[in-house]
Amino acid sequence: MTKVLSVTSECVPLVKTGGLADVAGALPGALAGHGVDMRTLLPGYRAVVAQLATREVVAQWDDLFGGFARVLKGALGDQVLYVLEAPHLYDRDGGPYVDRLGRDWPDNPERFAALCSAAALIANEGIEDWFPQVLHLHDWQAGLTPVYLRELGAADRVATLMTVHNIAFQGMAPASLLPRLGLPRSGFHDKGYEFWGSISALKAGLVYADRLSTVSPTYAAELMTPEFGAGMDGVLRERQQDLLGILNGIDEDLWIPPYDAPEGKAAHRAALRHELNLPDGWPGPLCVVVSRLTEQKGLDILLQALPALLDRGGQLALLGSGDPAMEAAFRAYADRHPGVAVRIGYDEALARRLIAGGDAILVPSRFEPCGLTQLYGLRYGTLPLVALTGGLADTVINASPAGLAAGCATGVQFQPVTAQALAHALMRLVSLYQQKPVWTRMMANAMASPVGWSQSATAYAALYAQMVKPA
Ligand SMILES: Nc1ncnc2c1ncn2[C@@H]1O[C@H](COP(=O)(O)OP(=O)(O)O[C@H]2O[C@H](CO)[C@@H](O)[C@H](O)[C@H]2O)[C@@H](O)[C@H]1O
Repeated sequence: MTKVLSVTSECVPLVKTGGLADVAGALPGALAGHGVDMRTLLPGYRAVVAQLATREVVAQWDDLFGGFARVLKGALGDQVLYVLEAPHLYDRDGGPYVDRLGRDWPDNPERFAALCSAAALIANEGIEDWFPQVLHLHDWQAGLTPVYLRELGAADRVATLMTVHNIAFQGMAPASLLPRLGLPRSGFHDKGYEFWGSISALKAGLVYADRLSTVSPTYAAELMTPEFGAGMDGVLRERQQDLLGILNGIDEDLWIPPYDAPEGKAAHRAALRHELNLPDGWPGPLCVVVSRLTEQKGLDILLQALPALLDRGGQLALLGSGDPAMEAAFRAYADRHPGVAVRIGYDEALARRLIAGGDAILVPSRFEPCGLTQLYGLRYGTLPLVALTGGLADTVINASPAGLAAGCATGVQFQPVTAQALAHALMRLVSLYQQKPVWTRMMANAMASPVGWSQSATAYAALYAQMVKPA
């Protein structure tokens, strides 16, 4: 058994702002059958501590970045969860990263440095007599861990894997925080954790972790280019040998379509139209979107391309939240178009009804490390229409002439990410929808696609095993 501590700032079912939570929540269970004993370390945000069934304390420190901290033991399915309780850092209303007005918590550098420090301490001291051999670090929030591990003199015993879920977030902090964060000045240079004069927690992870990964093979290659690397491409090119792309899966116990054949969808489509007041009897596909509304997701171009869908009898149902200007733009669009329904907010149950009832799911992202909603779409026979980028390129088989002739297409891909190319793709989608046998075949292909964790769990297990350092 390889002992792995997964260090994450969010985790389903306890706290989620995006796809990282799904992945962190699913990994331990997915790996259990692959010779990996994975435990998870998560910050004790107020809402997380409130969900713990018991308060068993398994470690404590008198001073972790300005206050006492304890590790509470919980459960994540059948696996062990460690919750880092540190009231001065986490016991407050609001989200994991922002306050109720959407502003970053000013002490975010300390809040996540504390998570990293606790991970390193656990690696060094063990916890409940359990000594992790590998620390699996997710995104910038866990990025400082390898530095603290070195400071403790434990880096030659415990291996670290840094996984990039989203390079857009880099964990920047002013250089003046070096002493406060306990970071040696000797690492503050361009081959260390200095990035344009500031500290970058992400860069610390990219430089000092033993191995690096991201969540799809295509994105691993893209990350090393200036276009996608967000300034980190140079660091990543230097570490090309250590960088691997392992696709995300979805938790097939949590995402179960309420039908097991394409014909089953009709009733759910009708119910969804009814729920959202979308008129019945339109000839085109009902397209859905479930997304954070940010620049990354490319939904601004969807607004421009929508006439190509609506004019051909298609409809759109969108669930999302994020950028206030984009929220307002979608609301206004829905007010003017009877074929468009928009729900602003975060709603897991509605997300499932949309994916079950929709004919197609749209993911026009400018970049997408892996993407999960297209995987849900595949599982539910809700054909993904996606930008040809990152994990979207790796998981969908385009309905190109070759894909159709081979009978293996599962969706539609387009590039470049422009309104024009998207409009063209929407027209292709409508035309496929009108060819019922072709569409039904694609639905069946999609529903049979391997979107679970099995392959990727094998890949992670092999990687961890390779990384273990001799005792
Ligand atoms: N309004 C809403 N209501 C309900 N549910 C909503 C919602 N908005 C989003 N979601 C859910 O949040 C998750 C989003 O995950 P994604 O992987 O698609 O993107 P995200 O950019 O968050 O993740 C980043 O990390 C993941 C994990 O590695 C990568 O797949 C991805 O490419 C990368 O950008 C999905 O489970 C989706 O259903």
